[in-house]
Amino acid sequence: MEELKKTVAMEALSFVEDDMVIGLGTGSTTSYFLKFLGDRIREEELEIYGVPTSHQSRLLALEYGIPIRALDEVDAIDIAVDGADEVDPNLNLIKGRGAALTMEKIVEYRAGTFIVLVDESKLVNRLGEKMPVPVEVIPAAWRAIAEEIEVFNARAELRMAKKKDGPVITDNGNFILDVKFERIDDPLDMEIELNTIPGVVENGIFADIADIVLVGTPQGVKKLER
Ligand SMILES: O=C[C@H](O)[C@H](O)[C@H](O)COP(=O)(O)O
Repeated sequence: MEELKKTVAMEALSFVEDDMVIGLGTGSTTSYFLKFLGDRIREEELEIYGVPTSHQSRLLALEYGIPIRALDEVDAIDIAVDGADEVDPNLNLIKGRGAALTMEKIVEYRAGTFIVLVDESKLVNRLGEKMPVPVEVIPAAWRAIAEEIEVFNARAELRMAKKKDGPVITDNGNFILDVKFERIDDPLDMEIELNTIPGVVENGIFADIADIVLVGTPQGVKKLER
């Protein structure tokens, strides 16, 4: 699995050109991309800036020597590169296993080209088949939102931390509800619906945002395009 992640991460480098501003995604697959990007910037003396989507990607960019800029310091983002938890046949995504979905969506929505890196185990026929949809919520509203979400035929669970007592706290100081749907018929509609609940900051359905998905398979990298 790690080899497949490295292969797609390496393939993503072919989209990188000098003078680009690049959205830096979060997660284990993207972390390989950041390493390779740092190597390439150094070897080819490229003038590239990265816009991090999380504390994780910011720290990795510092470690790998990728110059960084905040979103409000750049005029535009040329490409963004990130992993995903699920990809459906229309290239709609679920993201947010790492709780970084809000900043990821903010940056990737604005990228000229959004490139997604996955291995083939992430491909599904219908979003929500394997993974819950993470929803970032204002802490005071978590219980009310969890109850409201049941109208969508879904169950919401507060995500608990592993190396801290109590719930996961996002980079923005919020909680995460992991929402397991019975069925998601229309990802774009559900993405919009969830965000209309007061107290919801953002949700992990990324409908109609991905431009290119690079899929790592034992036979090589497959390129899916919208
Ligand atoms: O919040 C985390 C992100 O959405 C990740 O990009 C996503 O979970 C994929 O991560 P990985 O490449 O580690 O499977």
